[in-house]
Amino acid sequence: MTENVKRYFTARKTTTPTLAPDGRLAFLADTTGTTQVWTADEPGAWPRQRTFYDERVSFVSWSPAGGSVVFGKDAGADEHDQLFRLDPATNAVEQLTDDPDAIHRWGAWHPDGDRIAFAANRRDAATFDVYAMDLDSGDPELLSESDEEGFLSVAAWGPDGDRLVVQRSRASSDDDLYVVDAATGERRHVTPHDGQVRYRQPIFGPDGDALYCLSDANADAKELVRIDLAAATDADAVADSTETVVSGGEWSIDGFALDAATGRLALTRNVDGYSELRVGRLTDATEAALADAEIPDGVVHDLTLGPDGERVAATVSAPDLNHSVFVADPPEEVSESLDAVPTERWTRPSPGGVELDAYDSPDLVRYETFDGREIPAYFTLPDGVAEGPETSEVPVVVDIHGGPHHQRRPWFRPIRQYFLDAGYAVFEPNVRGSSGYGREYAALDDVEKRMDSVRDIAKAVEWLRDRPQIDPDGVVAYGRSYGGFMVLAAITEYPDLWAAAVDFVGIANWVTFLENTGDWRRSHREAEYGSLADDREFLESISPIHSADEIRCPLFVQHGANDPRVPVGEARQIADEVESQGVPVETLVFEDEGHHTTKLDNRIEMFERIAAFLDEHV
Ligand SMILES: CSCC[C@H](NC=O)C(=O)N[C@@H](C)C(=O)O
Repeated sequence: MTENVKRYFTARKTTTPTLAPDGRLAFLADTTGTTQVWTADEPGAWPRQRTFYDERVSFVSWSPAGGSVVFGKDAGADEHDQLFRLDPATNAVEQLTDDPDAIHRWGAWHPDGDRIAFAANRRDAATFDVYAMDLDSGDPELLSESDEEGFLSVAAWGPDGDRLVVQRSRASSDDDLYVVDAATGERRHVTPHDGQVRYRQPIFGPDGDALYCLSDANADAKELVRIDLAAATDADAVADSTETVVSGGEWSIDGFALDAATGRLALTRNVDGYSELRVGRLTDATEAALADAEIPDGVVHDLTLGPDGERVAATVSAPDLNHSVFVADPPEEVSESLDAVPTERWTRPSPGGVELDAYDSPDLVRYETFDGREIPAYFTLPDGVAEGPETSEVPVVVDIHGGPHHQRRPWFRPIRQYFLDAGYAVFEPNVRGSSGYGREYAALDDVEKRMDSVRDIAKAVEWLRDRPQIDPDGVVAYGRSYGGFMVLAAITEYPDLWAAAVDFVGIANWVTFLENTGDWRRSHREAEYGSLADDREFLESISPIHSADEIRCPLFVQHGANDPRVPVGEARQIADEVESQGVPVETLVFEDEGHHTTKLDNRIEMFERIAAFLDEHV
């Protein structure tokens, strides 16, 4: 089956839409093997390639004035993005930052479209400061120096151009917002709060006296809320002045776009992984009139508004739809009575060597785990393997997502179809700790509860083995990043369950991982996993490296030498240890990749090697 891998991985994707004032669209497409900037003048028009690098471009944003497009690019997938400016009229590119030891995190455009703001750890690797840059001068200006290490990003520039709002993320479920004076850099803490609260994607409201953002301040799931800036003076005042504008009930509002000038509003609700897209307008400070937009049953990402404050663009994907850009041009007035807001598909990326109608959609199932909870999961059987007592037994790939604050959703995944067509069932659990199911569920794996999520995986295998279609001796553990840790933990804690295991950029040793991960991310990750100072003994007790002698199944380990999150040493130590135990190990390290495998040739080689590994051992 390895000869088929290329047919699946040549399916292209288009993401990260950004609209120009004249109606044109820029987006990222991986048509050439890495994501580059492309533009399209109208829906379905043949797009034009705008950047031509061997390295991936990570984001793109069109100036609200139209004359510039800014994009980010790293080297060797090391995530140390530099910023660049493209002139869409001449295709000339100017490098705006050139400090390869620093990460430049994209932020926002000044409403006049001639200045940008971003966060960067140029001064100190562990600390992100706020910078502003006049595109004509080309020199970054240190606007606000942080007094705290960790993740910081510029979220938006105020409509009056004299303020910025920045987001500090201290943990997966804990953020803070600050308003920064664009002239003096003076910073005001807007969201003092007790405990952990999420405040995401802040933007100034129509009259500048409030911030709108996604938050779980008032509920277990994220909502669209409004924070009155005048009232938000202390923790109690913030709690009192944070009002819910749109609630998703038990499901999170997980994306929104709001134009301060027009009140145009678009938002997405994450319903058991599937996206609802609703479009309308704020009718007053905390009310909105919205209607459903017509989109395929799948997942919406990258929601954005055009500079006209009316048109909505987003990436949509589904099990049988590769990532495509859709645009809605809503009617002036939208109300609940409106049947639906029409959308138009702007990009039609090639599906590669497999027709989209040959892609199977997963079933959403729930299985009971050790404490009686119901764990959601997507389960797909290969064609021809019907539900029912009498059927063939097939092997199954238990595909564990990373994060852990992440969620597997019904988006387009060629590897799933590859496994299905190779005769494997595919099982994709969202075990405790996953996002998308509220704050309480996301916290169920924090620190000392870490191994409860691994027990969820063991119970998943028990559920699978009870199904007549599944070969109990053909269960594969498969996961990347944090999911790679889950694979290594599962095959050390429950060694008899597995026929083989595939670990992509996984954590093998919590102490060396936290010691060697990027300085800017250590405190954030310690909030999730435990700290080196206080929890070292616990961290060692749950590190798979120290139980590697329990591993019985063949192991495939993949990593990227430039990984700034999970250092490549994690892969090397587990591979060496397992090999020393006489267990078959295959290792694949790409010298020109990092936490993600960004180059198509590398991806094809990786999956051809994994296909051959599984053909041999399962
Ligand atoms: C702060 S983003 C964490 C999500 C990311 N995704 C993959 O699992 C990640 O890097 N996770 C691990 C490795 C980590 O916690 O650093």
